[in-house]
Amino acid sequence: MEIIVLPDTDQVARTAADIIEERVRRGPAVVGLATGSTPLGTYRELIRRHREEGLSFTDAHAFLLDEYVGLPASHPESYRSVIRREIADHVDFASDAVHGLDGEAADPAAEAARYDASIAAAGGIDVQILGIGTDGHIGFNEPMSSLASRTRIKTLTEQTRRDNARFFARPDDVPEHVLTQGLGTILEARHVLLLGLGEAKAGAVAAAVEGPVAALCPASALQLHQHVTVLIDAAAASELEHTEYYQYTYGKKPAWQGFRAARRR
Ligand SMILES: N[C@@H]1[C@@H](O)[C@H](O)[C@@H](COP(=O)(O)O)O[C@@H]1O
Repeated sequence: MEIIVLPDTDQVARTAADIIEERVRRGPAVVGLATGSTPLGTYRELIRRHREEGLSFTDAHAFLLDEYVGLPASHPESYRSVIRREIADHVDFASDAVHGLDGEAADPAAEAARYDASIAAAGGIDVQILGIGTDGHIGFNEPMSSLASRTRIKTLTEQTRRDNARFFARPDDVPEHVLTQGLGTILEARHVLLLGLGEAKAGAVAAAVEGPVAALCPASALQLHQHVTVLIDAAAASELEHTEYYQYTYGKKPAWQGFRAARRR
């Protein structure tokens, strides 16, 4: 794992965009897109580069990571709508090149199998963007998800439903079930970019990076992957202990290290 600590959210967004841009410019690319607030800066930066610097997605395909069960694609909070709104509508993907899961499929298991097959048919994912949940989930693989899981239906924990309630009119409107790429599916991407922003993610980032590989922290499965880049801001890095192994892109002794030492006393 390559762990890069950047001073702020803008630098995380720019560095993630650099990695995606490099792959997209190299030739037909398959990009894995995540929802949530964390990748929004990256998407804004990619849109800017598309408009101002000629970055084109015409030869690229995109696959979404997950979807709520029961929401039609047209619902503003379906992940297909979110991805259209936050990136796809603002760049030049071909009309059939952005793939998502159908949360209304009558047979969710068949839909999940279809999705895994369509990722494979596209040649697999070249660069997968991931955020991380406060409980260490990636995609919607909640704690205790099989580290070998494939795309499938899952039940959300109350914690995740609370975390995501801000996107819905009422907390009870957050669907209880989701379809998500499995941990095994995610591990097949050739390059995984895990993004973490803010202090609320510091515990999950530390467990994912420094904890044991355990279903209790699904993101820890990434330790088994051969090409993971973790891009985090200083706040999300604040609970990491083994700072000698990480790359800091700013000052010698960031302020939060003092904070961490003070808290230990
Ligand atoms: N399914 C998504 C995840 O893909 C995302 O990583 C997580 C964190 O979201 P945020 O980036 O808003 O903190 O939220 C949801 O649960």
